[in-house]
Amino acid sequence: MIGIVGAGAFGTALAVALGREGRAVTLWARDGAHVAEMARTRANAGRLPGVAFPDSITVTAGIADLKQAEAVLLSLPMQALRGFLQHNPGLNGQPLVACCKGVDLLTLKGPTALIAAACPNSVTAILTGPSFAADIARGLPTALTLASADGEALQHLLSTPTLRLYRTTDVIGAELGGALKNVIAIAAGVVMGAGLGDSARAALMTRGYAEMVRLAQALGARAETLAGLSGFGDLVLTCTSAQSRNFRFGQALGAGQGFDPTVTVEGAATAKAVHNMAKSMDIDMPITSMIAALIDNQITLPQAITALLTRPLKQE
Ligand SMILES: NC(=O)C1=CN([C@@H]2O[C@H](COP(=O)(O)OP(=O)(O)OC[C@H]3O[C@@H](n4cnc5c(N)ncnc54)[C@H](OP(=O)(O)O)[C@@H]3O)[C@@H](O)[C@H]2O)C=CC1
Ligand SMILES: O=C(CO)COP(=O)(O)O
Repeated sequence: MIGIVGAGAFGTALAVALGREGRAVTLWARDGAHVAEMARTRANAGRLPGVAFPDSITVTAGIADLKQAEAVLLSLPMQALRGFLQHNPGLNGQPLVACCKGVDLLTLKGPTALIAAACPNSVTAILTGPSFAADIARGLPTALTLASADGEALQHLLSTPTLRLYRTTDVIGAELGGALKNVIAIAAGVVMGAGLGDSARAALMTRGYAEMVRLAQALGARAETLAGLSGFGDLVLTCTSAQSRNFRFGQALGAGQGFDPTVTVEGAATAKAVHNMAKSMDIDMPITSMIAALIDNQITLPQAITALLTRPLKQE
C-alpha cells in the first residue's frame, strides 16, 4: 500500500493516478469531515473537481493507518511540513517522499532536510517536476523527477504508464529547482499582469534561470539537474501557464489586483526564505529579492521594474 499525506490537489491527483493502476492507496487528510465527504462521494470536489476515485483508494483521518505503507508521500504545502512532522513522530522509519516545493521560512531548509531532521531513520526522497494536478488526474502524460540517494525501488513503485519518473541522486538540485522556479513564476506573472509583454517574460525567465543555477550550484547542486525536469522543465511550465497558482498570483500583483489568500502560493514564502539565504551567502538574486520586497510591500511595482531595468550593463 502507498500512503499519501494531504488530500490537496497534488496528493489527490497522485492517489488517483496510482489507484487507477490498481495500486492500493491510503489517502490521509487532517479534517474528519472532509474525509467523510470524500468517502461518501468518492471524489475530492473542493481540491480536484470532476475526478472520480478508483476503488483502490481508501481515505482516512487516522495517521496510524499509514503504518504499513511501502512509502508515504508527503503532499502538504511547504510551510506546513515542519509542524506536521513534529506532530507525527510515528512516521520515523518509513520511506518518506516529499511532494512539496519550497524552502522552510524559519529554518531555511528544503523538504528532505526537514524530513531527515524529524525522521532520522527514514529513507527520504523528493518527487518534483512539471506536472499540474489536474493533468495527472486526467491521465495526461507527465514526466517528473524522483530524487533520492537510492531511489530505484521508489521510482518503480510510483511510476505509471502516463506518470513517468526519472531518477537522480542530486536531491539538492531537484529540490531547489522546484522551489526557485515558483518565485520566478510569480515574477513572470507580474510581468504579464503589468502588461510588459512576452519578450520581457522570456528575458525574465532566462535571467531567473541564471539566478536559480547560481544559488543551486553554490549549495552543491549539479547544473545539469537544474537543466532537467525539476528545474528548467518546471520553470517553463509554471511561467507560461495560467493553470499555475504562482503565475496567477504574480499576474494579480502586476495588475494591482487582490488574490484569494487561501490559495496555496508556494513561491511567496520561498521568495523571502531564498532572499535571506542568498543574502547570507552573498549571492546576487535580483529577481527573487525584488519579488520578496514586492510581496512585503517594501517597494512598489514601478520601483521594482525600474530597479531591474536599470541594473548595470554586464556580460551575459
Ligand atoms: N497542485 C499542483 O498542480 C501541484 C502541486 N505541487 C506541490 O504540492 C504541494 C501541495 O500543493 P497542493 O496539493 O496543490 O495544495 P492544496 O492547496 O491543493 O492542498 C493543500 C493540502 O494540504 C493540507 N494541509 C495544509 N496545511 C496542513 C497542515 N498543517 N497539516 C495537515 N494538512 C495540511 C490541506 O488541508 P485542508 O484542506 O484541511 O486545508 C490540503 O489538503 C505544494 O508544495 C505544491 O507546490 C506539486 C506539483 C503540482
Ligand atoms: O508545481 C506546479 C507544476 O509543476 C504547480 O504550480 P502552482 O503551484 O504554481 O500551481
